[in-house]
Amino acid sequence: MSILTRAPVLKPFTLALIQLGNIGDNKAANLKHAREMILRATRDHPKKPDLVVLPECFNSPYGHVHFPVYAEKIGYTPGQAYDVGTSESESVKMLSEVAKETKTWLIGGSIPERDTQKETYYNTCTVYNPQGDLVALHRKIHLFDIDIPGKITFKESESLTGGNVINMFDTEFARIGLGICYDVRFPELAMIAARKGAQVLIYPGAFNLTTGPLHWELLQRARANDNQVFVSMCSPARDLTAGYHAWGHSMVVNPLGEVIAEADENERIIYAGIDANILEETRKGIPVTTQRRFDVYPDVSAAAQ
Ligand SMILES: NC(=O)CC(=O)C(=O)O
Repeated sequence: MSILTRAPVLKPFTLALIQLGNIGDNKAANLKHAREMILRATRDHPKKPDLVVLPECFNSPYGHVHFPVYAEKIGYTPGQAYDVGTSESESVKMLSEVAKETKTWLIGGSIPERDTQKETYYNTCTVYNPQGDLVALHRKIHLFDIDIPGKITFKESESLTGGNVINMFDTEFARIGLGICYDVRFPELAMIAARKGAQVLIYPGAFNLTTGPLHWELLQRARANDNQVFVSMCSPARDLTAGYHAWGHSMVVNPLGEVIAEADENERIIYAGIDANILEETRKGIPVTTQRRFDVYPDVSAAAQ
């Protein structure tokens, strides 16, 4: 966990989710398209967004065979200055430049990352401030290994290693907790981030045509309601010619558990106004955040550093 200080007060802000389409096997084309869409997202709305989010695996096809092929060395160490200028990652360079150019906070979805020291691969999200600095990095903690006979078998652990750090970052308008896709299924992660002061939880994700209709909305509303925070997941657009068929439906849920913005399955940019009063009113009206019985059950966040 990278943050131990007092969380900033939640202020109203505008969130934009880019449900990116045309993610193919040409990485340069994927990066070019993502950049164009970020420029569009920050230009084409009456209220310029404060924070823009890309989906999981935005620079490569999604699948365990692809991760080592598309992986980039990032070499970021939390708490240490990172020089984007000398970064070996072309994705990091593009994301940093466009965050700086648009003067916007940017959650750069996720990309396959190579750790050359350990020869391991991760599914990694990087975050940039409006000056273009790389300020946070989250490695997907829970790997997507499932087997639903006749429907979908997927095994990220064939080529990836799971991260082992809970990550959040502070902006001038919120403390934001990070997860990637399958991480949303684990309530402990959301609970710990919320109890450490995160008011907004963001998960670049890519559910599919089996688990999407079952759980995509349910999980976001559950995490939002459990913790009385904003929750958002940003998906790639659905492409039935790709090897993995993403569900789409990028979404923002408020602390009452209500869906306040949702895309369909196509390439879209959706916007949501984050209303700080709703968080306060929800917690005041239904005060579960102060009614927990840690004399009966343990506080999972106490053990997390
Ligand atoms: N792609 C994922 O990591 C997770 C997913 O699709 C699911 O949980 O369902």
